Amino acid sequence: CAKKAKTPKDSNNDLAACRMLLSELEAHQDAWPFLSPVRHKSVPGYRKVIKKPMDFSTIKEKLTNNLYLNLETFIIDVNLVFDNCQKFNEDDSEIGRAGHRMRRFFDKRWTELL
Ligand SMILES: Cc1ncccc1N[C@@H](C)c1cnc2ccsc2c1
Repeated sequence: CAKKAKTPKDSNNDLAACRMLLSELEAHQDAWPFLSPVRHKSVPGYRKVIKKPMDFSTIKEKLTNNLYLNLETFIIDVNLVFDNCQKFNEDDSEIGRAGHRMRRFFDKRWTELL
């Protein structure tokens, strides 16, 4: 079917949804490993293994600088946070479990927006 044209209103709605979703992620009790960039100097191997680091503060910065075209591009970056977490951390670890809980929470919230 023909793609719906994006109006400025749609973009503003997407932006408001991104801001709301991000503030909920930041407020989550399991957000602590993801609030700021992983300091690769204090996490051996991180820079080698994780090609595209991402964290909630960087997403907030990008949102503020209008670098997300729409909800989809925002969701891609949020999923990058969780994919990096799964790649580097054992599922059965503090950070690994936090990542799985945060991903489950996020998937539930954004699908409720559809
Ligand atoms: C998301 C992630 N993946 C792999 C390694 C680190 C991190 N998070 C950082 C903030 C971090 C960095 N250092 C520590 C020390 C104990 S928990 C924790 C969390």
